[in-house]
Amino acid sequence: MSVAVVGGGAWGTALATVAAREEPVRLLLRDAAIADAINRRRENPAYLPGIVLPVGIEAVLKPTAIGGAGIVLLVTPAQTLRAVCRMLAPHLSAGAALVLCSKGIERDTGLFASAVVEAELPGYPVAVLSGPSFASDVAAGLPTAVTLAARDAALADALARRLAGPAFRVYAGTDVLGVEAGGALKNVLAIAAGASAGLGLGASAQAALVTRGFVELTRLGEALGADPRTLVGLSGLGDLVLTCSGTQSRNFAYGLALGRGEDLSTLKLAEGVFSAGVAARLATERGIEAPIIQAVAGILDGTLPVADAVAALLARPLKREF
Ligand SMILES: NC(=O)C1=CN([C@@H]2O[C@H](COP(=O)(O)OP(=O)(O)OC[C@H]3O[C@@H](n4cnc5c(N)ncnc54)[C@H](O)[C@@H]3O)[C@@H](O)[C@H]2O)C=CC1
Ligand SMILES: O=C(CO)COP(=O)(O)O
Repeated sequence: MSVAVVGGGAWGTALATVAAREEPVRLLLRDAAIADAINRRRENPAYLPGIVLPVGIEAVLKPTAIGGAGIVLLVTPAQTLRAVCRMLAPHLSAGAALVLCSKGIERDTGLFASAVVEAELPGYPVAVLSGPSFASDVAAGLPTAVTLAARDAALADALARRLAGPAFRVYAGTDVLGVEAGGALKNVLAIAAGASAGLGLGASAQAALVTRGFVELTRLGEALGADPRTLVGLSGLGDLVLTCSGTQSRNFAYGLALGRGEDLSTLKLAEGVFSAGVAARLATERGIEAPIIQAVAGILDGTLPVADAVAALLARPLKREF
């Protein structure tokens, strides 16, 4: 089935690179200069400089151009997903499978991507793809494994087979919410890990923060309806480990700059910045203890100085670990 990708940033371009190995892929983006560079020079200089893209990727600027696709990957930032659905609505083929690849929670509604898309584009089969996968690694053909979940197991299997590549392993599943929760929450925790590094708190503090952060991810994920097994899988624990491991992660890099008190205005997209407040709100509404997520939200909304956040976490009463 033919594949189209919506969003010509780092991740959209990387996924198009994998999908284009089998048959040509259309990549819908907004910037004419980038489209031209992809089509003429086989490079996305803004988002994946230096990586040679396959000839099978055709960059297009008009949504009508993705009309015939049977599989459409949506790869724009989470907060833009609703507007992107509205823009695509008149152009999608009936029955096209929509694969949601962004990692975030819609701020105004507290909804994950599948709920946003199902509301805006009712009737289209939906799947989510998430897991430990830096765009530059995937585009360079380095080994990567991700999860693809759809409520319809047969659809998940078919999409996983179509989107997998020789070094891009796609595991199929049916826990849509679990995959989305892992992908969104790990970004918030990566900001905390980066801030810890930026403050120079040391490797032991970092390990403790990531581990206790994972407890929060599982508590909140389960309260939202995730299967606990999904949360210890690629899209939960796997992506948390990757994203908390260094500055190749934009969320970690954001936290690092925050901890160092550096300028944040020039940094790349860090989805955790947009998801932290709404994740904290979801935890509060469900009575879930999530002090690290709450601390990140407080730091980002300006109500909690970074140093006070660390002091508050350390001053929490001692208790049983489990
Ligand atoms: N970069 C990575 O390694 C990975 C990223 N992701 C997720 O994929 C999503 C996209 O991330 P990246 O591609 O890395 O971001 P990016 O910042 O590299 O690119 C974002 C793309 O979305 C486009 N865009 C922004 N607003 C738009 C709008 N309103 N309508 C249409 N297009 C719009 C931009 O023009 C750009 O092409 C994020 O949710 C991210 O968490 C997931 C896995 C890996
Ligand atoms: O989701 C990612 C890797 O799986 C990318 O992480 P960053 O957005 O933090 O760079």
